[in-house]
Amino acid sequence: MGQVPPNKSTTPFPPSPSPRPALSIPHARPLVSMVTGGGRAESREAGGCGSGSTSTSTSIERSRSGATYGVLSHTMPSSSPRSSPARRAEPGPSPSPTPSCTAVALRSLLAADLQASRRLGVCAGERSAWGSARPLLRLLEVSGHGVPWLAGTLYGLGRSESPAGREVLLNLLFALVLDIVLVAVVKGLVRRRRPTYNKMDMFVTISVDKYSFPSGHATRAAMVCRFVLHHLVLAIPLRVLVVLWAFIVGLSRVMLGRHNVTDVVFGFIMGYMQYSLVKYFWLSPLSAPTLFAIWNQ
Ligand SMILES: CC(C)=CCC/C(C)=C/COP(=O)(O)O
Repeated sequence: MGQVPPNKSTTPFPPSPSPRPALSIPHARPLVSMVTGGGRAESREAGGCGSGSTSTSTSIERSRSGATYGVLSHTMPSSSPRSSPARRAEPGPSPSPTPSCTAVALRSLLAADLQASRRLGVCAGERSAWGSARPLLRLLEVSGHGVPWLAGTLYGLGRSESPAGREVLLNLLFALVLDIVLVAVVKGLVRRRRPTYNKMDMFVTISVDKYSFPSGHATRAAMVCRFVLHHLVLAIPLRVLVVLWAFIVGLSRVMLGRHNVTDVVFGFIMGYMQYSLVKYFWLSPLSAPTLFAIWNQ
């Protein structure tokens, strides 16, 4: 669908760039190959996971240029070292443990994620299939960005004359700051690179924003959506609009090529849970009297 350059970042959550070549295993015969380069996930496999006479080990391959990531699995010959005295005498690495079904399922999920994300990245560049819609999606990007939300909340706080309004806005401010901190921590820990076809032309970023997991726009959209639905009395059509906005902000992250689908899905879940945290630690004149005293001065 999208006319975007091939997705080179095919390893799920590729580690920080390292010039390490692929792991090589003596006597290994490639049997399983799950290469997700160019957004394609191919899997040719005999046997399953966690059982069988073959022993499958996996290596994460990355070219020196950082251009290609791939997950390669190699299958050791089925003859065990016991059946071959010559081999028994050979010193060498012991067979790697068979990956669990969970690992295989996770790897397949991530391969599907990369493939779907690249297909959905129809606005990743001006010359992409839906490149003309890019400016509109970039407007959506601004609508879910931290800066306008922080600025708007601070402005509202300054103007608000009702104690109830100030309480809600103060908690929204707390929620927005909490979101930025939590997303930065998770991004810094996971360090998943953004898709290589992403153009880094984003509106105001901080250093961890070179990483993509989770999508900060998705966490913010989900959290703000829950916040607004709980604290504003809105007519049904407006409530639907708020939910739609959150969903479209998330979807637009993938369409712009900024994120993979899993970044956004996890972002939605994380943002949803963040609101629960905000609700739990709700700031009120009773729970945080000093804060309110300062603010009301
Ligand atoms: C500079 C401030 C206040 C917030 C950063 C907002 C931002 C750029 C988040 C990244 O979002 P994605 O992870 O969805 O790309």
